[in-house]
Amino acid sequence: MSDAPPITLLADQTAYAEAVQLAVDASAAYYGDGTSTLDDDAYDRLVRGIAAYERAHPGQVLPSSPTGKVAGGAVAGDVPHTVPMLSLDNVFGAGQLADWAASLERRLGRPVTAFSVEPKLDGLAISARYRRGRLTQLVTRGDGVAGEDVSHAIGTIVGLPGRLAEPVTVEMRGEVMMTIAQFEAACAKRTAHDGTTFANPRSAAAGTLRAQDRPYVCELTFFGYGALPLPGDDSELAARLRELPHGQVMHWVAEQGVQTTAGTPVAGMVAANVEEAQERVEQIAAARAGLPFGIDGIVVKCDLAEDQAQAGSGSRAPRWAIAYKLPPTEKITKLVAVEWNTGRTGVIAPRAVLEPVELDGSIVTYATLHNVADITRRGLMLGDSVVVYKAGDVIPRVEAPVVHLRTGAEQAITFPQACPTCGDAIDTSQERWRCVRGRACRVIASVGYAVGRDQLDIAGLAVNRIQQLLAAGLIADFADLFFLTRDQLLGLERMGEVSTDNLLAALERAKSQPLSRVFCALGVRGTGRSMSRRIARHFGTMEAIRAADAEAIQAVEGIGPEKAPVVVAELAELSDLIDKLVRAGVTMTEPGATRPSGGEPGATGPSTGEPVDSAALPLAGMSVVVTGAMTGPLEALSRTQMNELIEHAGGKASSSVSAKTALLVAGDKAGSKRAKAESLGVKIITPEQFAELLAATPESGRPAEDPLP
Ligand SMILES: NC(=O)c1ccc[n+]([C@@H]2O[C@H](COP(=O)([O-])OP(=O)(O)OC[C@H]3O[C@@H](n4cnc5c(N)ncnc54)[C@H](O)[C@@H]3O)[C@@H](O)[C@H]2O)c1
Ligand SMILES: [Zn+2]
Repeated sequence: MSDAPPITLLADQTAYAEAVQLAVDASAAYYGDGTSTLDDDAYDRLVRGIAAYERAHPGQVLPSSPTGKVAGGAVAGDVPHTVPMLSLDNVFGAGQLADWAASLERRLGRPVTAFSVEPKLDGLAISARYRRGRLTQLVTRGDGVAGEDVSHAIGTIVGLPGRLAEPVTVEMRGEVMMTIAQFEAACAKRTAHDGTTFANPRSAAAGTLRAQDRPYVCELTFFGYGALPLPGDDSELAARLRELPHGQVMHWVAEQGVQTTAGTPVAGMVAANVEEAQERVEQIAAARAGLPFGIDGIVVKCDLAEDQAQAGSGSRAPRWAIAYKLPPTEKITKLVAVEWNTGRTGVIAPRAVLEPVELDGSIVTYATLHNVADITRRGLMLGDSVVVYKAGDVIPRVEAPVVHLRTGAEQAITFPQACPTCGDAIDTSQERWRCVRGRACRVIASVGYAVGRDQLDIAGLAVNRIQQLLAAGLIADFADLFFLTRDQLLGLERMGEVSTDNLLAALERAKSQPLSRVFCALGVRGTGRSMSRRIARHFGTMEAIRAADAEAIQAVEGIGPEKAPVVVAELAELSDLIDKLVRAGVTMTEPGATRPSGGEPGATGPSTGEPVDSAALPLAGMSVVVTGAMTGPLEALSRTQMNELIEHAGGKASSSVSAKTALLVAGDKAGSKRAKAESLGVKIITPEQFAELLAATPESGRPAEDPLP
């Protein structure tokens, strides 16, 4: 079934025995002080692997196996529960939920007319015993039959009042957890105390609930999801609690002053059938990333007391409820490095480079670290195992180091001494460090990039000259360069007539650079030289590029579903700049570009020259590599310009020789590439022969730096 979750494959009995031991140890730590070595996804894969092995080898099942047991059989307790506190069985998709409901209805012999649908809160189950309205005892789930007394935590749990509204004797059941805010506060307290942090809210809650001798107190949160009378209680209230549908019991719980999910965006509700339940499941899943606390699924329960009673329970889980699991949003991985970048406003932000992990449908390699204070607060070190969080469209973030996985080889993270973009000083007076140049910092870098050799190729604009133009208020971005007047330039220090005229001539020449270079100059993230050429050739005009939506952009080779929306968004941000370039008369077409085969709207083809039939081009479909120094008519061309020539002539420029290479242009001092081409039998020609071959290319085959007619 497509809903099937991934499992860890166990090859033999030794692997099976090791897996069982690992799962038992991890579980004991998970329910104990929260210091498991595995993230939940790794644990769940492992246990599914164990279960699969046991199904295939029923004779080899170890008694210590976690399968079929509450808490994997790894925890015990000495306070008996009045009614067992069980686990929940899982489903992983709409199909499995429907199957579960169908088999439940078969068992009951009637349709289920009310399902209660609630978030599956990601914390620890607890039983809170109230006697005549006073909270007297807190007990963990333990092995389901008996738990551990954690009454010392009374008074530290928001949502679990010391006194109920009425003097009733009742057991409230629910989840103890930390909200994100409580987790942050707890980490700050622990850091101040011993310089370490908690790995995530769940393990912080587990550790905190059981901790008795900590010199600092961390606040917890409780959400109720059930209420039980004592066995043998024959009061009117007890009778009511036994008969009321679950949804109404929860109203009563809230009336007593105990927190329920009712006040949250993922409040429990009652669905009339499984389709409605599935709808609510999807709503809760969609709300997950924005919640102030963690959920790891949705619990669907029979709402009616008689349905629950008749369905009954197995030894590990009730048959009247199911956990609809959501994909994991957290994984443990390694912090490999920290990179520093100056943003558009001059803020210098650290970014974590991670050992890649798959999370919520994508591979995560980078995660945000916010700022220096955040790194210090979390006590992060290079080489740390870290918990990484990502859900939905949220930017992945490093939650915290997994302190108990440290090996001693971790190293301190070094903070930059100077702005990584411009090298100037850093203003560290606030939590967010900034380049002292502020917004101007990025402008210097982006103007410097735009005028570079492979973009607009404007000679005579070194960094200090750009700084001078910015300081004089003559430019705010690189498009402004094209509006500079001779007088303005002559007014600058160290700017004579000759340099002024050279710069103006270089600017004039730059206006005729092809679209691919103009586009590249924009510095859109993820579009370097060759990607810019591909985009320009695909769309032909800037107008067509700007009209393209993410889907249309994705039609360009090498642009995937992640990058496409980024390109669209950045182009929208650059809208004013592009308009200014158009007004300046900068070229907005790609010579020789062919109309996209689909002829999508907005792609009107190049406006200079006729659309070229690409099959008729001299290098049509050929992979061409250039090596050595160019001579003859091509002598002055850079590699980028050579690559542009190749692509204008219908070929594909490549940097390495392989069996797919159709042609090697070998200039002076061609070395290993030539030898490789010879050994592979690839055709080799001189730069002069290549120039002749290209002469057959219509109009567009000229080097890009030719002045406009
Ligand atoms: N990382 C590790 O090493 C490790 C070890 C053991 C278990 N785990 C994780 O724990 C999971 C199994 O844990 P479990 O047995 O505690 O939970 P479960 O998934 O079997 O679900 C039962 C629990 O859900 C909770 N719950 C939350 N909201 C609820 C609601 N609205 N109604 C009823 N119950 C609700 C209760 O605590 C209840 O005990 C595993 O799938 C795994 O992800 C991780
Ligand atoms: Zn700077």
